[in-house]
Amino acid sequence: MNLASQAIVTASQMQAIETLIFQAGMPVASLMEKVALKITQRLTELYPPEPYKRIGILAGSGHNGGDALVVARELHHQGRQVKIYQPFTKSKPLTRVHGCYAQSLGIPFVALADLGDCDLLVDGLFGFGLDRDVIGDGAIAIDTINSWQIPVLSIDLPSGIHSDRGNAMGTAIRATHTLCLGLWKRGLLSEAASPYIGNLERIGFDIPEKSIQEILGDRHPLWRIDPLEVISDRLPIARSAIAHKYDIGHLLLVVGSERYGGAAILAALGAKATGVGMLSIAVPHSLKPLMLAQVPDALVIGCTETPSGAIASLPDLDWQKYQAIACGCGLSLDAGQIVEQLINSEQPLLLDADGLNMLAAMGKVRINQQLPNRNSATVLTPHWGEFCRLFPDLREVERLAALQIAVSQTQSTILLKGARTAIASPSDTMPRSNFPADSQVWINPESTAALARGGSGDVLAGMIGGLLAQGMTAKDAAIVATLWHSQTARWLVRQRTEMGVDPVTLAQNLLPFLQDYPSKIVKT
Ligand SMILES: NC(=O)C1=CN([C@@H]2O[C@H](COP(=O)(O)OP(=O)(O)OC[C@H]3O[C@@H](n4cnc5c(N)ncnc54)[C@H](OP(=O)(O)O)[C@@H]3O)[C@@H](O)[C@H]2O)[C@@H](O)CC1
Ligand SMILES: Nc1ncnc2c1ncn2[C@@H]1O[C@H](COP(=O)(O)OP(=O)(O)O)[C@@H](O)[C@H]1O
Ligand SMILES: [K+]
Repeated sequence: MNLASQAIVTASQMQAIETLIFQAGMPVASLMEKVALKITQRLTELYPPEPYKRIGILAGSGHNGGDALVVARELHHQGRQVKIYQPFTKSKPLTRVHGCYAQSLGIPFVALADLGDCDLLVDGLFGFGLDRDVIGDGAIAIDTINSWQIPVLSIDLPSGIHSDRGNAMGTAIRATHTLCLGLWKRGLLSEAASPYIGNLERIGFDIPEKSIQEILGDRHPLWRIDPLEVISDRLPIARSAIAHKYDIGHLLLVVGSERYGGAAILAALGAKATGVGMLSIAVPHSLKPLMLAQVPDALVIGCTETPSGAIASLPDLDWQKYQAIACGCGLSLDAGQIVEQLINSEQPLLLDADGLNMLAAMGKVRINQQLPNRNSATVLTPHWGEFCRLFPDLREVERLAALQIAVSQTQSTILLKGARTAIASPSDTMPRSNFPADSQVWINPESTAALARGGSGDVLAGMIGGLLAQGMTAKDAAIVATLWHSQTARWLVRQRTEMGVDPVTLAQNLLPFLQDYPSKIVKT
């Protein structure tokens, strides 16, 4: 694993790593110079002199401001028209000397309003040193800039965003582009920060692995999923030349009701896209003709129905036939005691949607007794509302911390859906009885609000089921499916806009996306 490109850190961890680098002999000024030159280089690629001639620099009092002032100097030497606005009178020493030098070069220091005619703004007001709400001139600068239609490139973090939590501290810059420096800051990959960060990239500055390792240790809890690496390593799934359909996994979907028939179809389409060898679908009896018409390759099992058209009970099935079971999409709350029955099976089990709501109805004591005692993997795929129904006492706990606690209580892989889907799994390395509260959490860094649409989650559940049935571990199936789902959606947005990524189109494009996919990963 590449520590620098995947670890997500807090401000204090980042500071501790920097301190090691400085103690080892790297001068602070040299590091600032190196970082700022890299920012300038990337800025030049993203925003070339034509049409971005006039550039406004916002420089704060700390080293984020220092970085911005070095960028100002370099852009001045490129021949761009640079202006600097500094809202604060005091500065850290290194920031102050860069300010003096910029002044000596004749770069004008101007009032905020004078930046209004710029083609691009560089935001170096606050980085990870922000520790209190932004008020006064800082807040006025941020709100004014947000009211202009000028692209903003933020250095390290959009100023005003809390480096660890990702919330706006009073107010925050809405950046067009954020260049995160060194290691990924925790706040940047939070749901709260997503409306502020624009396109997010990391600029590495050759932090020695041993310094990262020394501070983060072996049990670092927070990681960024790398879209390119994961997809290229895991998809498409290779199959042997002499494969038999039963070698490629048999998935049982337990889905659908009269009320929510479509969810059953969407889950089936998601599962089909994984190439699973055999697909069985248990639905209420009256949905059988519909399912056969939509998914002729599936074995459709008609189940007895409740008066409202939900599955009343499952027929006697030979569970051993299935390599995985996925239950819940469109099930409705009227379904019988199916979830209890499936928990007692020995198969890898995914619960989604009403499968989760039925699990929640079992109550905390039984959930925490039964799930950890299952003989194979359990995957829960709640969005935050479902998560809170399942774990009501974690409602007030911060999202990622709550996820880790829920994983340790249930010994299940939990995929917490949202704009920044987070996946956590029981530790691979520790014996179950010794499982620590701090499981690893993996964050999907790139998605699209085009997925905020009824039915996208059903496709995802089917995909995870299909991958589980083919022998992927619960953690890998959750990570691979999440990436594949969100990257396909991002690719479709380019062709069809955010309005055009309906779940059927999404499911139908999962496989076309894999064809030559590196070129299809939408660069941010
Ligand atoms: N070390 C290095 O060489 C490297 C550093 N790097 C860069 O440095 C950045 C971190 O620098 P930093 O620690 O100086 O903090 P930064 O975010 O610039 O400034 C905060 C300053 O503002 C102040 N302040 C805080 N809150 C405030 C508020 N609400 N309203 C008003 N003022 C407030 C607070 O000072 P105070 O007023 O508390 O004395 C503090 O000094 C980092 O994000 C990255 O860009 C990287 O390039 C890697 C190499
Ligand atoms: N704003 C958003 N940005 C990115 N992804 C999103 C957003 N909103 C929802 N999603 C994704 O879309 C899917 C929605 O799933 P879910 O909430 O279960 O919907 P449904 O039950 O209607 O299918 C999840 O994969 C989720 O991560
Ligand atoms: K900034």
